[in-house]
Amino acid sequence: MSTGVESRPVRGGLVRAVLRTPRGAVAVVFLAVLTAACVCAPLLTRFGPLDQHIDAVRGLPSGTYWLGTDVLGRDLLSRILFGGRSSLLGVVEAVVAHLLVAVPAGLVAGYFGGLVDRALMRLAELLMSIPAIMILLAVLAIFGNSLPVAMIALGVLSSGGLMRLVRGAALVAREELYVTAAELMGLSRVQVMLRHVLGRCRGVIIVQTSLFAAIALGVQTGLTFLGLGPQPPEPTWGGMVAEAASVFSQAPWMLVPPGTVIALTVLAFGVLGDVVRDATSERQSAAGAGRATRRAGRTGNAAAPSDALLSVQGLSVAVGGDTPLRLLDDVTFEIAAGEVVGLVGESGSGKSMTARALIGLLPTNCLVESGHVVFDGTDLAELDEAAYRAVRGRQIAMISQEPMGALDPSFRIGSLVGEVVRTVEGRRGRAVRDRVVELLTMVEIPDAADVARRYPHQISGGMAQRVAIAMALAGGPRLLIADEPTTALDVTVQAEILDLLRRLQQENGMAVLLVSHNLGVIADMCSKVLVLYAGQVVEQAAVDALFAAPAHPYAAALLASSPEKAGIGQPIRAIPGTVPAPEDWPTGCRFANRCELVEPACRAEAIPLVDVGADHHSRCIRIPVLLEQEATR
Ligand SMILES: Nc1ncnc2c1ncn2[C@@H]1O[C@H](COP(=O)(O)OP(=O)(O)OP(=O)(O)O)[C@@H](O)[C@H]1O
Repeated sequence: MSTGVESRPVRGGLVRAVLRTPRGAVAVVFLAVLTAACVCAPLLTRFGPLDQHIDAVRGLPSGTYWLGTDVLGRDLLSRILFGGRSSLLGVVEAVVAHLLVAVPAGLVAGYFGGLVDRALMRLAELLMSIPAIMILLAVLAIFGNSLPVAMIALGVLSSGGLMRLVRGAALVAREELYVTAAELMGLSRVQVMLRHVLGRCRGVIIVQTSLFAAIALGVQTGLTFLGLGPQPPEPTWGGMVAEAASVFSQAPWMLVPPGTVIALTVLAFGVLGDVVRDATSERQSAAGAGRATRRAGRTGNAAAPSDALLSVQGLSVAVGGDTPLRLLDDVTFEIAAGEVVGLVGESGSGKSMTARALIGLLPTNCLVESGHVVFDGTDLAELDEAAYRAVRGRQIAMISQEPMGALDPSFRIGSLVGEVVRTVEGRRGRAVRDRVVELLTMVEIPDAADVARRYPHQISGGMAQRVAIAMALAGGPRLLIADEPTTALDVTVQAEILDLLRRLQQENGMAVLLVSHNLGVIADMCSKVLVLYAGQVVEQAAVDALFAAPAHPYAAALLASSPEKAGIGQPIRAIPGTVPAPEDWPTGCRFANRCELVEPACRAEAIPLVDVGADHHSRCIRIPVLLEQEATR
């Protein structure tokens, strides 16, 4: 029994969508019948394309000559079908050359970015600025009127436009969560590019290829019309139009069959392109150049040795540019083997940025300014991309808040999990299928073999998160980063996923960094908690200690605003104001504008993180007042 683990993208979907529209169906059928008729021309025609019938010159359509004859009595149907062979072959040659140049170049430029992108885009601009027809005439002169060479040259010279479009689609695709997810599962960048990014560019490639085929046919016909390429009496569509044009006044019908076939073929390619464009919804947007894991000139001393599994020391992340803007500021914490640590804070406090910095997958425009991320004694910041990949998925895995977004919709669940199994465990064939079912069963998916055959859109959000967890656990990671794993799920499913995570954590003894804006979730799962505010750790403590006596007004406000604190029928308390944007961070305490206990000294200078005892740290100078206030509540 197949588990559907085979790599089988949803190609049928697009084909079906095109064939469902009358225009698309007519265009596809016309092109298919025409191609088949040209290929089978010797079987379909009663006369050869060069056979002359002196008794039937310039004949109109008849039972013998279905489309009539030309000035030498040659059968027009036969000449169209035999001539179509070179015309369609020329289109194929041009299209293949076009795709071979444009698609790899566009993919590489969009996905890798940086210098490669800039160089390839200059090449695209150069190609677009060259007058193709002049070059084609020169090519024909140099290569002895060889139409194949001319068509290949046309394909290459016209590739600039498609190159730019594919790059645009790849730029969008590389920001997709499932591309990031595939990267952090440890897939090589070439694998990710070919499997996940290329799939997203498919629509734009098919549309442009159809439109280019129409152009190539037009150019090919034009060249043969001018007498270039195959010479008479060889039949070509352009040559037939030229012959008909020279005797138009005596035999106007001669122009109709070749003219109609050319017009209909060009139209069919154009319509096909339009229908595919309607059927695919390619999102186009520009994004910055350069790929994640970029690092600025580092500051700070070498990482201090530590017994922790993960030790983050003085980590600062900034948005790149002439004057970098800090998003994370001097974040320091440790996670011991098997420990579950919570990272909590409101939206915009820097939780996701911290999580992404740990696995070296920052957004393209951000970079690590300073600090160290030491995992099991290795400073990850010192690793190159290949070495980092060996850590991602195998040592450190991540699940995100949008499980659906992390699953490429083009592949079956079995194929997606199988891809990770092949990459991180090196299994092949039947062993992959068995392991996929084992992993899906491990995350409590009933009838795992059946689910493996489904596409992501055919499963629920909760099940998608289970699949994402299965993929994350495939490599047996020692640290799992769970970035708000239940935020997008409804309440009952949230509890199930948390139970599952707790069970898997205990069974596998792995460490977990649980990112959440919900202190209830943190209290339920974690032994230690870090409170992040405006890019800084403002409090760090054992969960029990923080819940019993928060030592920072922000943590106290977060606790007070949790839904459980509100009585029945009472509104939930909200913290007034919002987290300041990085460009508005004040010199002193960043929470000052929202704090009930603020005094002038809070705003005067940066507040250090101080030890308030029993490994409890707080970035506040009003701790005694806060503790007194909390005690009287
Ligand atoms: N690609 C980016 N470019 C510039 N600024 C960014 C980028 N991504 C995030 N930021 C900024 O960095 C800060 C921290 O964002 P981050 O996404 O880490 O917050 P968060 O605590 O995870 O929020 P949420 O709970 O909404 O995910 C925010 O001010 C945010 O606007």
